[in-house]
Amino acid sequence: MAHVLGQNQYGKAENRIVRVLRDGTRHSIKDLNVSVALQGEFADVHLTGSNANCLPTDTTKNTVFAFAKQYGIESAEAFGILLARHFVTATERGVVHSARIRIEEYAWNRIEVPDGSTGSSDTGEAGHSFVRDGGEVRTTEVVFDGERVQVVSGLQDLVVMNTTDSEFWGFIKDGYTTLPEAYDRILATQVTARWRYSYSGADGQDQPDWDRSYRQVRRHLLEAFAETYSYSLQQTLHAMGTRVLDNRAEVDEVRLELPNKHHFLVDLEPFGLTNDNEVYYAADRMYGLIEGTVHRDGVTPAIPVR
Ligand SMILES: O=c1[nH]c(=O)c2[nH]c(=O)[nH]c2[nH]1
Repeated sequence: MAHVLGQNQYGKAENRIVRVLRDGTRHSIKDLNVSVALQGEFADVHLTGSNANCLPTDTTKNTVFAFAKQYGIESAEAFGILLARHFVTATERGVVHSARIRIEEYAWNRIEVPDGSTGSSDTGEAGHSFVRDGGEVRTTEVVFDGERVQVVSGLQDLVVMNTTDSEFWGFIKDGYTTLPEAYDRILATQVTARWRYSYSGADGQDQPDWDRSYRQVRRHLLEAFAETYSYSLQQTLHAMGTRVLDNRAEVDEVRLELPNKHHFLVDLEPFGLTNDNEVYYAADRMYGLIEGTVHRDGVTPAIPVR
């Protein structure tokens, strides 16, 4: 007995796209996860091996990136409507009956800096430095060994991005090197930071104001990320650790784990479009992982490496 092909749909899922708009030194970003699903006359594709009615998922992916350049992304809704209408009305022979576009949008805020020095104005907002909304976790680890208290506090999943002021070049080249030198790239990372307090619980020693200290360390990490013109994430790591030690006397040591969240420029040339650092593919893996400790001279680093 013949079986029946029931409901079916297909398309490219989870197109991770970052669109940068550059209005002078004030940039804005849209960060989306776009999934396409088409329904239509696809019985033959499933039943006979003929792909005559198959618009490749690869094409649906290209369309998402090309449309981001051509039309911009005003809102997820408007972008979704544009794409859904396109797949149904522009695919030849009416084979696509309906298109479903799902979009998750990640919200970003501008990093606050003392004088708006990295771009825009006197508002105190950085022009090209962003911190992703919510999601970060505050951590602490306390050890008492019968004599001394040791407090290592931290944060994880603080996601930040600079849309310019980042270069990476002059690195070692060997027979396996393909990475092009970059003179203006996106720098994005998901910060895991741990910092160790000098507080030891000795008699007469006051505890630091833990909440205030946390807020201030976080602020200095963000400011250093925003204000450092970077030639590598390693250099940015050092600047972030140094900024905390320079400003927070209660902290002796900072350990940072910084995954390099790669953003690759999408090649739009096949579609007759230029990509002047506007449309990026946000890869979630693999990623470079940059880790390091910055500590005061004379103190023995004690935050465990993991
Ligand atoms: O800031 C960077 N540091 C690296 O060590 C590195 N390696 C790489 O491929 N890209 C980058 N970027």
